[in-house]
Amino acid sequence: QQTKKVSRAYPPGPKPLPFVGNILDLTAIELWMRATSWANQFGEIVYIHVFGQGLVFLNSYEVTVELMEKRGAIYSDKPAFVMAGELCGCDNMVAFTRYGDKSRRQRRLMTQALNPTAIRTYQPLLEIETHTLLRAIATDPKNYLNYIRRYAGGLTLLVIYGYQVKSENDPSLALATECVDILSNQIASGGGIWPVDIFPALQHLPSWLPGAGFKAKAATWKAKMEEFADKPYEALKQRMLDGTALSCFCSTLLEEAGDKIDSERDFDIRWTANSMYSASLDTTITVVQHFILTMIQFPEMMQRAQEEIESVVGHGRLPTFTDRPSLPFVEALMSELLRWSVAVPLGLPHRLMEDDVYNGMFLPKGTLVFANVWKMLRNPEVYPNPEVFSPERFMEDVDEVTAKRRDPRNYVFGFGRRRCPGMHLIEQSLWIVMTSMISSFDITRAKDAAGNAVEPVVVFENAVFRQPNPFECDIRLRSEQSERLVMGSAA
Ligand code: HEM
Repeated sequence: QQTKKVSRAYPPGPKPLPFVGNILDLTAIELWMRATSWANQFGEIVYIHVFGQGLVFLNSYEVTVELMEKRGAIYSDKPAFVMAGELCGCDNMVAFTRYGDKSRRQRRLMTQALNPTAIRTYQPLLEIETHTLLRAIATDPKNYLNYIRRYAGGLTLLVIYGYQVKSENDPSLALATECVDILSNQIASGGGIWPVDIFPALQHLPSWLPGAGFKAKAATWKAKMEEFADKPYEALKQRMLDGTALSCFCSTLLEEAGDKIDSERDFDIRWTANSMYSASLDTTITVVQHFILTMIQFPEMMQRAQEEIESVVGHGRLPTFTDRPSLPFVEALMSELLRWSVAVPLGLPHRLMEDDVYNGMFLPKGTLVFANVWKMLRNPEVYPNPEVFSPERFMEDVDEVTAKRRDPRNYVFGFGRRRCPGMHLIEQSLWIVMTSMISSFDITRAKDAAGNAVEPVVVFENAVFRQPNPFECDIRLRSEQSERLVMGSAA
């Protein structure tokens, strides 16, 4: 306590301007790259502020584990954003929920749905959904991205709401895509800090005043977010009344609660379901897009994986989860893909609940804390030649401590008490999609009219996810045998 009062030396960082602070240093595009250049200049912990609101970037695994995990009791809160939370109605979503009883209740529900044992029971479903994805891509490869979106959303809609998506134009999917885009590219863009978060009194301005346009935007977005949470949930309740509901996460919990369900339980199920649905979409799409990109960029890796799969699976069937232990190169490829892609490069911000001191540096209560996962996964001491895509690095024989330190899963899903609850689902769903696509398709650069290979244009514009903008590629079935297997796989 004594030290906390005495030390007032903030961690280093780029020099702020008077009053406005580092507002000009922030960017909505690839903020992780800027944060990494600060890390290279200032070290493992960097502090900036915007109108006095502190933002800290943790750039090494050691400092992140020390603060976000060991001191998790005070580093697990979420920012009380006026714009995102109150005005846009996102404060009910798990990723925005303040640390306390509500967040603990919601996380308990998610663990029930997404723990490793529960996920194993979804494996048959994952295989069926993957076969649907393969057939759709084989039939219409140019629109592969729509089918990946349908796969990512369809999976959670089925598991969470017992809802079967029939086409890539499904209205539930379209609503989710629109809402997730608003969330990451509008509401949470640039760290999610709006002028009204710094000056909460602005929310009382009349909407017609110049500068108060954010209020109209917030009202529209809030209505969308409520529709996003309510529609699939209410539709499921109706199917339960009609006796046509498929068993799923929500129906199991609603049946358990029966007629005695109180408003708190109803609220928790509704918003937890919505959070799992919304959090699974862009993350899954992002890693599958990166998978396709790496197959284009490193064809020798795809070929090696194809050979390994052929030697284990043969030519007469598609891969299944039972093949996983026999495919060590595919396993290493998946680890390197997770390291390479870094779907959420700065994680999601946590809010420090009390003043704290780390190595003599003062961190004030209310600071927003970002884990710079991008930087950590390019640490040359842990990953020699980090700029080289090398699955082999995960095949080396190393001791347990080194293996744990290298495993990208210990970084990409965040840290501490708010760590991603969807990681076990991704562990399975990404593996089966990757392995099945490698086994069935050749994925290469798109060709222009003259038949020349076209280099994919890779641009990252999403503020939160390292999601490439849509790019062209050529995906085709490898052989007549693959065609028979894919087109004949159970519908
Ligand atoms: C490759 C895929 C994914 C990646 C890289 C990823 C990454 C992350 C990260 C970095 C966080 C922030 C953790 C923190 O605050 O420290 C997070 C939170 C979250 N993720 Fe994921 N995620 C993925 C897939 C999923 C899936 C499939 C689901 C659901 C089915 C999901 C549900 C959530 C939820 C609900 C949260 C908020 C947790 C909380 O604030 O307590 N994620 N994820």
